[in-house]
Amino acid sequence: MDTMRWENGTLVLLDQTKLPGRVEYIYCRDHETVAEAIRSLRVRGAPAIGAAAAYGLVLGVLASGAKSREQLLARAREVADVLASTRPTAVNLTWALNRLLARLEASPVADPEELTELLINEAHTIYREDLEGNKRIGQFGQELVPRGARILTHCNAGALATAGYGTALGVIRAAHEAGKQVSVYAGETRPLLQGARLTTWELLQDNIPVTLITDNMAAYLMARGMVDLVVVGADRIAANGDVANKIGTYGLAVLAKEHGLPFYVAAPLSTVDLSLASGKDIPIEEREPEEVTHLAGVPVAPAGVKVWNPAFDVTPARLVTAIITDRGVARPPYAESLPRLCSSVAKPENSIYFI
Ligand SMILES: CSC[C@@H](O)[C@@H](O)C(=O)COP(=O)(O)O
Repeated sequence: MDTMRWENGTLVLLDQTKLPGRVEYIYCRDHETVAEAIRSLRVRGAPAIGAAAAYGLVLGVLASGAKSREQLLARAREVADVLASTRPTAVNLTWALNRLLARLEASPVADPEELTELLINEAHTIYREDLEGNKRIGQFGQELVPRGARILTHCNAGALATAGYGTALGVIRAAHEAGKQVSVYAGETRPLLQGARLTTWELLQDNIPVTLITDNMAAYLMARGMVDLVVVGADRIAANGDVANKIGTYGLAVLAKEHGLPFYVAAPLSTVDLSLASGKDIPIEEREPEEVTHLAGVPVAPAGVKVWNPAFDVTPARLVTAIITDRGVARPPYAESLPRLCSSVAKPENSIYFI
């Protein structure tokens, strides 16, 4: 099942807000529809947001009918601003948009049609590289997974959150494919239940044993000795290894430390933001109160109650055992290992990376 596909000038997105009940697609023919889909989490997960935004930029440029290189560049920057404003935490969003803009700016081509073609190819490359990178994350990560491991994960860092295969779920998939007989506990992930709705759905399709728990069961699960390791994804990783991920991740990392369990983060290098020294500089999205006061549209709290709804938290690097990337496994001290991995990224002739 594809999270997204490009079909003759249309971005087709699997609407994740409808899962697991219904498999529905939305057909995006302009960048505003893509922006709405990102804002409302129809497409979500850091790498998937990045790839969708890249295609959104293409759609915005296609619709503009730009007659010159200058017009096209101006339009691309305008559309990139709209898309970049949709969600603040996942750095893959601006990473992908900047990569497309830089590709345009670096090209000597004057013809708008050729430039648009170049953008489409770059968006395809981002998509393809993410898929390939996740397979590598899976291979690197599965080596850290003991046979028969019982693995706790949070939110959804699976195929749905990426171009395919997944990051944290990529590690689990690769361990499963290696015949390691792993099993998974999926935290439901309040308030929007990405764990309950999406992670269990994905794993059941692959016949990977999964047990759903509510978020407040994780401590007791660990205290009972029912978990061997934790693996989660990331939305942004600062230069010192601090990790922003779905709200609740920090709590799991503290619990893992208390119970002597490894706490792994799996993410491509496009999620690493070396421009930020530490996690305190990562912008944390705060979302609408209704996500907390309502469950599937049904009120579960008194009308008008004050709500705080941060969508992410920051796990300090000292609680992270290792960061499994598409270029290898980073170990502490991350301030040394992460820049080393980032600078090892190959720079193919027709691709610009800025990490
Ligand atoms: C490979 S996805 C990594 C993260 O983006 C994921 O763990 C997460 O926190 C997603 O949050 P979401 O708000 O559903 O976009």
